[in-house]
Parts: sequence; C-alpha cells; structure tokens
Amino acid sequence: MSLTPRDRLIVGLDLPDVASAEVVVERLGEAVGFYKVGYQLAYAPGGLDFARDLAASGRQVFLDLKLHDIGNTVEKGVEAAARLGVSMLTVHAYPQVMRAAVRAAAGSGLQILAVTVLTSLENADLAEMGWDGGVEALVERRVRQAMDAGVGGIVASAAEAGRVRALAGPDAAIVTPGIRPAGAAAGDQKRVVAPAEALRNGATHLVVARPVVAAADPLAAARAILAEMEAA
Ligand SMILES: O=c1ccn([C@@H]2O[C@H](COP(=O)(O)O)[C@@H](O)[C@H]2O)c(=O)[nH]1
Repeated sequence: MSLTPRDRLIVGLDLPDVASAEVVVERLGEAVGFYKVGYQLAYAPGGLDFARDLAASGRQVFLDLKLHDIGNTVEKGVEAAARLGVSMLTVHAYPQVMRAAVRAAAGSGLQILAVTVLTSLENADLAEMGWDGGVEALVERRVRQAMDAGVGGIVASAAEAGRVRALAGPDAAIVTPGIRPAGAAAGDQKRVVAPAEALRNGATHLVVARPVVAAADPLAAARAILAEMEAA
C-alpha cells in the first residue's frame, strides 16, 4: 500500500504540557494524522495518558523515549508502552537493547525503531564521544546491527536514507528527524534535510517538530510541508 504525504509526516509535539498539545492537535485537525510524543510531553503530568488517548482517537502515535537500559528493564518498558496502543517506540541502537525491545514487542503491533546517530551530531561530536570513524560509518554499523536484532525501522538523518535503505532492505521504516523546510532555523540540528529531498532520498517518514509547533500558524506550516512532500 502506498503511503500519502499525510501518512508520512509525523509532527513532534515538543510542548510543555498536555493543554498546549491539545491546542496544536485541534488546530492541525485532519491535515495531520501522525504525532510524536517525546521526553518533554511524555514526562509532563498526564503526558502518557495523552499519548494513549491520542492513539485511541485514531491518530498514529510515535513514542520517542529512546530507551537504553538493562534488558529486563527495556522489556518491561516496551511491554508497558505497547499497552498504550502507540504505533512506534524508539530505543538506542545497541544490540542488547534492541534485542530486548524486539522480544518484548513481539506480537503487539508496536514497531521498534533503532536510533542510529542523533541528527544533532556531526563527526566532531562523535570524535568527542570516542568514535573517530565518522557519522556514516557508525550509522551503517548500527543499521546492520539493528536489522540483525529484528527491529522494524531505523531513525537517522534523511542525508543517510539511501545508504540505510540499501542496508536495511525494502521493508524497514526509515524515520528521519532533522527536517527543515527552506528558511527554517536549524536550531541544534546538524544533519538537516528539506522535506522533498528527504523523500527523494528514501525516507519513509519525516519528523518535524519546531517548524510546525513553534510556527505562528502551525496549520499553514504543516500544509506547506505537505505540499512540498506532494511535489517531491
Ligand atoms: O536523531 C534524532 C532522533 C530524534 N529526534 C527528535 O525529533 C524531533 C525533532 O525536532 P525539531 O524541532 O524538528 O528539530 C525532536 O523531538 C527530537 O527529540 C531528533 O531530532 N533527532
């Protein structure tokens, strides 16, 4: 089944509280059907209840908690997340973590995504962390390990999407944050790609938070991104 731009655009609800998130979801209406809930909203009072209710309302929800812990804790966390009815959950792309998450999600319908190299990092940041091989090599290594672990999708910059597809095979979701329409501020993102180029590179889903939720008119901002995706 081919996905429409609406299916592929994931708006990140990086907002301080549930009331603000409800306003944005209301304003975006039918234009957007897929939302990401990350640290800021998930850890706000009622944040996970909001994620569960959003999923129950028929929207798709990507819970971006980037789990990284001992296997038992990851398994229990994934089982609890699956009970919220969300569609996607992130873990860091460490083999033991990914295997535990995949085990726990089996049969639940929850798709586990492996975060390879954060889009806020570039080669110099990785060197500071002790990895001198550069972003591309680390993304490739982690994609291979992610596929061995059996995850359903990969999180990477759309700049690497072509290489990710070649390594991950035809079925993996390639979920790409760091999306910036022309003229939008990069902020702390370092590996940014425009919406149309991200799709051309092979991304299956585009994650966009600040360019939509911090816009004066979030609906107009989302529509402009969807139009660019349509034209890709
Ligand atoms: O590598 C990653 C993984 C996750 N993110 C998350 O995506 C959004 C992007 O927000 P913008 O405002 O569009 O920059 C944010 O919630 C991150 O936690 C990422 O950026 N990079």
